[in-house]
Amino acid sequence: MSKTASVPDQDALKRVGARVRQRLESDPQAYKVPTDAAEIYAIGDFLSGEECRRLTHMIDAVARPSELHETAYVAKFRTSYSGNFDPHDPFIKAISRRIDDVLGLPANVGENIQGQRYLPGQEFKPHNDWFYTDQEYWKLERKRGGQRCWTAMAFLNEVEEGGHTHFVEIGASIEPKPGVLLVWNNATVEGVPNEYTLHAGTPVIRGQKYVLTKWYRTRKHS
Ligand SMILES: O=C(O)CCC(=O)C(=O)O
Ligand SMILES: [Fe+2]
Repeated sequence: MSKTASVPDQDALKRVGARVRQRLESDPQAYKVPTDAAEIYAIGDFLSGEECRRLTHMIDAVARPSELHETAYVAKFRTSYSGNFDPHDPFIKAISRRIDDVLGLPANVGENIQGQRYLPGQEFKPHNDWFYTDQEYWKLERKRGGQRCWTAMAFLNEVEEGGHTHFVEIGASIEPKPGVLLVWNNATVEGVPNEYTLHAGTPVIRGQKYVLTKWYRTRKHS
């Protein structure tokens, strides 16, 4: 992208990036994945075993084929079962606030937490979490919070084989470990959507994989 082209929400992406970076850099629990291409951090023991189990049961209760309640755009990449948790559930609210707190972001820029369950053979093909601002859907997303800045994702169970989170451009493959929260900045330090954040949920080979995801916007999300 040329320097003169206007990047929607660039200033906000830059500002939020700096704010969260500062927060994570002073968090002794946050381990930075060693790469210069993107800001990716893992936080171990973010959720207890009991919390993970409770969340997997909740996902079982709400999971449906992803395409039933997602845009065709996302459904093309994801074969797992997904479900929105009840955002008013006190347990979900508490988890959600704890994620906000790790990043140091206000609750009103966060999307609702989503749960995901992958059975053997299911995957999330390589994709970026940030929005392509030349696509039709951007007209709506621009008005309801704008570009996505950070992603938070928690692994909820042990997967027998497969189901890694693979940053394909960077060559970092993160093995699912229950209770670990993975967070990354979808933009560069300059506030431009970062192509190197391309990532996949690789196919589960044996067992099942449960995760939760929370995406953050640059502006108040509605
Ligand atoms: O399941 C994974 O490892 C990746 C999930 C993901 O990329 C997402 O929910 O945006
Ligand atoms: Fe993703």
